Amino acid sequence: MPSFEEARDIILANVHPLGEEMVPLLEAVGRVVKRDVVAPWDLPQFDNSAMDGFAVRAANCSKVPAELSVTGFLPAGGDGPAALETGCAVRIMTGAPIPPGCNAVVPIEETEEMGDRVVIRQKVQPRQHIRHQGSDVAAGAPILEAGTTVRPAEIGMLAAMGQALVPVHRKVRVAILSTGDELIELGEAPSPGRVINSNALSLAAAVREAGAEPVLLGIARDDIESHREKIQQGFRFDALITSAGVSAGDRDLVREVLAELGAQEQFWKVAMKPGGPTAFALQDGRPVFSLPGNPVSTMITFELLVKPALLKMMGYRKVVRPFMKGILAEDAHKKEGKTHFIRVTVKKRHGRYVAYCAGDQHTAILSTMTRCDGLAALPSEATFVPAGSEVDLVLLRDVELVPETTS
Ligand SMILES: Nc1nc2c(c(=O)[nH]1)N[C@H]1C(S)=C(S)[C@@H](COP(=O)(O)OP(=O)(O)OC[C@H]3O[C@@H](n4cnc5c(N)ncnc54)[C@H](O)[C@@H]3O)O[C@H]1N2
Ligand code: MOO
Repeated sequence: MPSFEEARDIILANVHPLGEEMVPLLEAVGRVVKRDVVAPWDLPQFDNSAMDGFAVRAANCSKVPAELSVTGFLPAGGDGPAALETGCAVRIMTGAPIPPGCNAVVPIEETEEMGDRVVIRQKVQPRQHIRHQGSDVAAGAPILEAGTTVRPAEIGMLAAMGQALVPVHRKVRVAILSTGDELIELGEAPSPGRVINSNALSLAAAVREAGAEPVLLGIARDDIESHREKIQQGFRFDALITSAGVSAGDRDLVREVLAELGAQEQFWKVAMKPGGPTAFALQDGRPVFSLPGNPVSTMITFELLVKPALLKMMGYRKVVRPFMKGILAEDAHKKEGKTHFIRVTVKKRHGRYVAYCAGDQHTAILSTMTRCDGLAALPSEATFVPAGSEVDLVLLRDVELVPETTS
């Protein structure tokens, strides 16, 4: 039986980045660039003023103060300006093209206007306050490298370069299949013995949060035919996640049907808790994750085992977030042989994260899951982890939201 880390390694070794799709600029935010993009032109595309002021030829201002006649006005967006005559200046606004013959801009604050003349009271350096063509990016230079995650800054660059479409790794389309005769869908009337198919929705939310696209396949009933039909539907997507029916029960059919349909199982059972009965298979090279049905086990195995795989498939390079370090606030007892991931609330005290048990740790208890801030990993070999021990932590909230305490 693989350890948690070994199971994750097996999964990651068997999934690969998907191909390219071109998406409109705004849809590219958060996605990973598939191939290098080079600048089609210089940026700025033309020499332009960095200040509101006067465009001049520096040599005409060598005498201090210098007095020049103002022969024109150049707003940003103006057409190609006429050349500057010797001894003259042109009133110019920020962003307007520099007229031929000018090599400096004098900010308005450093001048005094007198009718159609301007007095410049300071020395003028050639090139001052001009944003030169190509000084930001030269045509042909890389503006985005393959593997970059697109942020608003990259969107701005692409837009400035006239790029309306961005080559990114395809989103993973993830089929989500629940199994079990007890399940009803949200909206159906609850009755004794029936359980709402909440796993499909928590998984869909987690898939979407990871940046992938969930596709809900509904429920496979506890018979081979229903499993076969739904699982075959699931094979049409980039990845398939099933929940429940993977343990040791008489009606746990998922592995059997997957095998019958030709999926190659890479492992079944992981030395972790929750998540013990998790299975992983490949169907035509596509991953099939069979997660345990207890709702908390489903969510935690998604976070720890499935999410890194989906991120890798979408081109992200760093897909396993390193554990943070925290201090366990209370003693914890466990059986030897499995890494236990316990749900904890987390506070920051004197710069260190302190983890408190968030409540009943049974994997059917949803309220401990909604209350918790993260998971503390208790080592496989341990049977007792005393209060004050340093443990690995996985935060399930933004680290900035962890409250500070002095008590
Ligand atoms: N004899 C054994 N029994 C169990 C073992 C074991 O090793 N030997 N493992 C236990 C552990 S640990 C887990 S986890 C569960 C996982 O079993 P399955 O994956 O086969 O899941 P089910 O038994 O079908 O369901 C478990 C539980 O979860 C509820 N469930 C299932 N699907 C959904 C859903 N879509 N939405 C909400 N809730 C769902 C289901 O009603 C059950 O209560 O097995 C233990 N047993
Ligand atoms: O392995 Mo189960 O997922 O602990 O509840």
